[in-house]
Order: sequence, then C-alpha cells, then structure tokens
Amino acid sequence: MSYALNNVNSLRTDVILSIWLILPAIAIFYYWKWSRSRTVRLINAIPGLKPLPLLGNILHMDGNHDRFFQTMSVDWVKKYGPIYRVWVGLRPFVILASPELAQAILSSSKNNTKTSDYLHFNKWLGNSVMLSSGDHWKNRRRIVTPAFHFQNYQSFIDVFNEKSSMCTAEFERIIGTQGDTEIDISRPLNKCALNIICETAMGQEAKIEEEKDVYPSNVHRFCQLFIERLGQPWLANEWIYKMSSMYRESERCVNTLHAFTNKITKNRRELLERCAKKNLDVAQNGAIVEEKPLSKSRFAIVDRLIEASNEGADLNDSGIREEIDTITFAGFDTTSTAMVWFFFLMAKYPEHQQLIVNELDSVFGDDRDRPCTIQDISELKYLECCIKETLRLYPSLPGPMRTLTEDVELGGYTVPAGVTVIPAFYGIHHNPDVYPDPEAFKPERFFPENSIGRHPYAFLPFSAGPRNCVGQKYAMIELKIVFANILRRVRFTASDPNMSDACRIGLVLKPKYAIRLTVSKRDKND
Ligand code: HEM
Repeated sequence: MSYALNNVNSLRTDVILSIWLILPAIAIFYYWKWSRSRTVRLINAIPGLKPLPLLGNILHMDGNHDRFFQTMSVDWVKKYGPIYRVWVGLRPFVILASPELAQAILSSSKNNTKTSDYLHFNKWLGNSVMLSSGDHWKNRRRIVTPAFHFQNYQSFIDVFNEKSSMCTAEFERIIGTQGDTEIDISRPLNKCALNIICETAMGQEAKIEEEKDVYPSNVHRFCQLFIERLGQPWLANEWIYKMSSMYRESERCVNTLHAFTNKITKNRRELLERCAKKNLDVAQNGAIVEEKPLSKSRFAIVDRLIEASNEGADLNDSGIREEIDTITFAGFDTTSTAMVWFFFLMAKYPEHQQLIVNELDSVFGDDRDRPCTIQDISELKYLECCIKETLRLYPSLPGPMRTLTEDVELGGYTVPAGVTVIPAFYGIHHNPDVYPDPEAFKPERFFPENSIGRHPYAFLPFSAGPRNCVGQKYAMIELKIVFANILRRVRFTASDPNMSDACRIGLVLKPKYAIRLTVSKRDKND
C-alpha cells in the first residue's frame, strides 16, 4: 500500500516537473519563432531603441517623468528620425512625426480604423462615430455632420456668449470677494466648457452644482483608466481585464456618465414633445417662452439626431445616446483643456495678452458687455493666431492610434498590416524642421504671409483627412468668443513666469500640475 502510494506521489512529482519544464520550453519556442516572424523583422528594421526580451522598451518610457512627451516626441525624433518604433512588451508602435508621414495615414480611406484599445471606450460611447469604422462609421458621420451646418451657428454663438459671460462673472465675483487673487483656473473653465456643450448638444446645461464636478471627474478618471490599462499589456485581454479592480472602477464611471446624459436628454425629449403638442418654442435653458413654431427655437444637436431618426436614418434611441455621449465628451475635454493652456500662455507672455486686448478694444471700443457677433469673430485675427499657436504647442489630442489594415510603405520602411501607427501631432508641432524654434510661443507663425508653403498636414490639432474633427469650426468659434468675453474684463498674470508646462500622460494633453494664475479686474483704461 505504502509502496503504491509512493509510486503515485513520485508520478505526480514527475508530471508536475515535466509541466514546469515543458511549458517554458513551449513558450521559448514560440517566442523564438515570433522573434523571427516577418512582422518583427520589418518592425525592427525601423530605427528605435534596442528592446529588451519580453519587456520591449517599457523601462525606457517613464510616464511619471515631467518630460515624457518631449522625450517621446522630440528627443527620440531627433535621435531616430521622423519614423521610429517602440515596443511595449511584445506590441510594436510606429511613431510618425512628419507632415508627409502623417498624411500618408490620415488621408487614406483604408487605414482609418481605430485600434482595439479604443474598445475600452465602447462601454461608454458605444459604436459611435468616434469609435466605429467602415460603413457604420460612414453612416454615423453622415448623420452627425449636418448638426454642424452653418445655419445652426447662431444658436451655438448665443450659447457661447451666454456661458462665457457667466464664467467672466464668476471670475469677477472671486475678485470682488477676495481682491486680486491666485486661483486654479481649471474649475471655472471646466464649468464653462461643460455648460456650453450640454446646452448646445442637449439643449440644457447641467443644473446642479455638484453635477458639474461629477461629470468632469468621471471623464477624467475613465480616461486615466484607459492609459493605465494601455501600460499593462496583459489587461488587453478582456477576460483578464474583467477580473481586475480597474474594470469595476471603469463600470462605476460609465454608469455615472450614462446617468448624466440620460437625464439631460430625457428632459430635452420631454420638453420637445410638450412643445410639439402645443406648438410652442423652446428657448434658453429649456424654458418655454412664447408661442411660435418649434423650428424657430434655439437649436440643440440632439434635435438633429432625433429628427434624422424620425426621418428613417439608421439610428435608434441608444444610437442617439451614443452620439450625444461622444459629442459631449469630444466637445468638453478638448476645449476645456485648450482654454486652460491658452490662459497659461497669456499669463506667461503678457505682451501677447496685451496685443489681444488692443485688438479687442479696436473691435468693441470700450464696450465690455456686447456679445460677440459673427462679424466680430472674423475681425479677431490676432486672437485666432494665438489660439492656433496654443493648439500647436499643446494639441488637445497629442496623437491618435490607427491599426493598419494593409502593409504600408512609410519613409522607406514597410510597416506591416495589423501594426499600430501613431501620427504624432505633438511631435510634428514640435519638429524644428516644420516649425523653427518650436518651443517658443510665436503667434505670428500663423499670419497669412508666414503660412505660405506650409504643408497641409503640418498643423493637426483637429487631425485631417476623412476622419478629421467634425466640431473643428464649432471649437474655434467657441474658443474665440470665450476668450474675447473673458479678456475684455479680466487680466491673468503668473507669479512664476517659469511655471512648469509638464503634461500628464493621457488621451487628452492636460497640464500635470494645477495652473494657478492671479486674476484681476481689467480697468477701463487698461
Ligand atoms: C479644441 C477642441 C477640439 C480639438 C482639439 C479636437 C480634436 C479632434 C481630433 C484630433 C479628432 C480626431 C481623433 C482621431 O482621429 O482619433 C477629433 C474627432 C472628433 N471630434 Fe473633435 N476636437 C475638438 C472639439 C470638438 C468639438 C467641440 C466637438 C463636437 C461638439 C468635436 C467632435 C468630434 C467628433 C464627433 C470626432 C470624431 C470624428 C470621426 O471619427 O469621424 N470635437 N477631434
């Protein structure tokens, strides 16, 4: 009996030992085979840092470092050229930092498929225009685009004026109670951008004060989780990811974000139905004001989607929610971040702030209350150059990720199908061959006479090609109106002109440290 038991035990030990020896042997064999595959050979022909076995270049990429973006997009471009590769574990990324290389990808109708990493966003944004590809994307893009038609801009402009005046009043209230004072400018600007997008997209602003914090903080956390997941390649597997605490946290964020848009769109639908029944008009902040046809009311993007759906477009209720969530996200985080960087630069370069104020005085005289009109917007040319220079230095989206659907020749290298390429907007905008003295704030780069001959893919804050930003014009007008209204009444100064411009690693290029600026009232004769 004991002899038989010993035999069983020794057999079990042998089996376990064999598994321990065979499994690594199989893994080594596959790794050896993979390292000789065509994809790996082609990728390693592209210049880049020497990868470590299994880890690739993970140890070279310090996401906590203040110069992370400069290292990836400037230092390595200088060292390896405008096309280089990095390995994150066993996954290669090919970075493209010249206008010509970016054009090869962005102008192609074939290689505009988003990488599977963006699936992280599906839970929240579904299969919306921003995430989908192929015919589904074409259909959604066709439905969403008319919402940004010229005829809807007067409604948008009214909202931009109204909400930025509220934001100015908030700065003035702070100055009124605390005198000239240093504040973190992101909170009032976040609130302004959120009010604008909620009202233009869904016809209602976020009413309750705490909702205004809940939405940005959940958007922020959800995007952070996306980056954290990207840095842990094993979590790319949905099955493993679903067992992680990160998954549970992202579910909580999504539920909160859905509840937010559900509530506001539901209110809008009910209001539209009530008004349609009584043939009343919907005016500011959802109040029913006077009897006139619904068509004359202030337009909201959701109305266009509901209309398209009623006219038989392939868009049901959850499709409408997906697009509204997407537009709210795309239109909020990008613009609020651009606002923060703009005032950061205004405080850092007061001479440019003064030039903008001079321009505002020449357009508005000493009227600091008049809302901006379409005519004013076209006259604010120096302000426009400053906005463009802000977006050049700090493009809200530093670079999208695309999966190649076929082999592509890029810069003399064959990049194989299936690989992730990143047209690096930040890298192109900071490339000295494209923009001499790239770290300097020089709005005059965008004067018409200085833009002659610039490559059409040299300035990419809104991307380019068939998948460019649908809200580009909306965003530029929004930023102009917000800045024109605030800068007519408030001055921004920095106690430390050398304050850090370190960027936080993330989907949207945000400042790593809070931007604290002194706000003061602009005098009549300033
Ligand atoms: C400063 C503000 C903005 C910047 C810098 C910006 C930038 C971008 C960029 C770079 C893309 C391409 C993303 C990619 O290829 O992965 C994009 C796409 C998009 N943007 Fe914007 N955006 C801004 C504001 C807005 C606004 C205000 C809206 C809507 C109200 C909007 C709606 C969209 C949508 C729906 C897409 C997806 C288009 C598609 O895939 O076909 N964006 N944006």
